[in-house]
Amino acid sequence: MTSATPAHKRILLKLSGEALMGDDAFGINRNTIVRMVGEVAEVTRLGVQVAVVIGGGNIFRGVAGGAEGMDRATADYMGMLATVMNSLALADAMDKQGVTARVMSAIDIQQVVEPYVRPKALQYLEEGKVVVFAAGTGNPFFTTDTAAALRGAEIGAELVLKATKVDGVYTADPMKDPQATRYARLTFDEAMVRNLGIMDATAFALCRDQKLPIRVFSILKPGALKRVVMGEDEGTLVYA
Ligand SMILES: Nc1ncnc2c1ncn2[C@@H]1O[C@H](COP(=O)(O)OP(=O)(O)OP(=O)(O)O)[C@@H](O)[C@H]1O
Ligand SMILES: O=c1ccn([C@@H]2O[C@H](COP(=O)(O)O)[C@@H](O)[C@H]2O)c(=O)[nH]1
Repeated sequence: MTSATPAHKRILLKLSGEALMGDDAFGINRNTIVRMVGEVAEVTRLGVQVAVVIGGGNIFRGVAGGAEGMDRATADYMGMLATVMNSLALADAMDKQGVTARVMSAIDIQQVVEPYVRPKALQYLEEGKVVVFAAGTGNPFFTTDTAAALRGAEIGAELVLKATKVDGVYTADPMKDPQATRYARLTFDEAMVRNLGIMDATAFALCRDQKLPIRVFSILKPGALKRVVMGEDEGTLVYA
């Protein structure tokens, strides 16, 4: 019997908030979160250290219709709080599946979750706990993709995994353009020059400067997360 070794020791997994809705119109679909957490649990059992950043698109986005007419910074703080809700739900679902998780928030809400303290996060990872980084970067005008790049660099992750609803980076948004084709790999500069909307330019630039590769793949595809962790060709690799 062969026992395959993961290709990565420590990863930063960016989970799409929007994907948490499943087929619902809003919020957190129970079956979906249980399934997603099952995939994360499988990877932790391989001995991979996993840190997670989750988006808030299933609840509130500062730039979405629901925020129209609002002060942008206030709306963004609401978006960050949405990611705290998702983080709590995620950690709870992990707990139910026997995975120990710790939520750390970039904004101070100590009655609810502990604050982000880098050495503490590193300690948790070494102990095999999953760390869920909540509230994005803690600053308005940013996104959780940028938070993923930032935290990924801070914790020395070998790879940022963007787990989203599409199975990679396309020449155009595949949800809008059926002619779009998927890249197997491309550089950060190519992604930025072509203005590919899969991630914001701040996240790309930070990863490029830190030489931190990103793999974009579909969280809706069963087993895809494990395949990425095992170093198999899945989704799109964006590299420096
Ligand atoms: N060039 C592209 N290639 C692939 N997807 C693209 C591209 N341009 C835009 N997209 C869109 O980007 C979306 C993913 O990015 P987005 O940040 O909006 O969502 P997310 O990260 O999955 O959600 P959330 O903000 O809730 O975490 C895809 O669902 C896809 O429709
Ligand atoms: O660093 C950050 C991260 C997020 N926000 C706000 O939260 C929402 C939800 O995050 P998504 O990345 O879109 O899922 C985002 O629209 C911002 O309003 C933020 O302000 N700063």
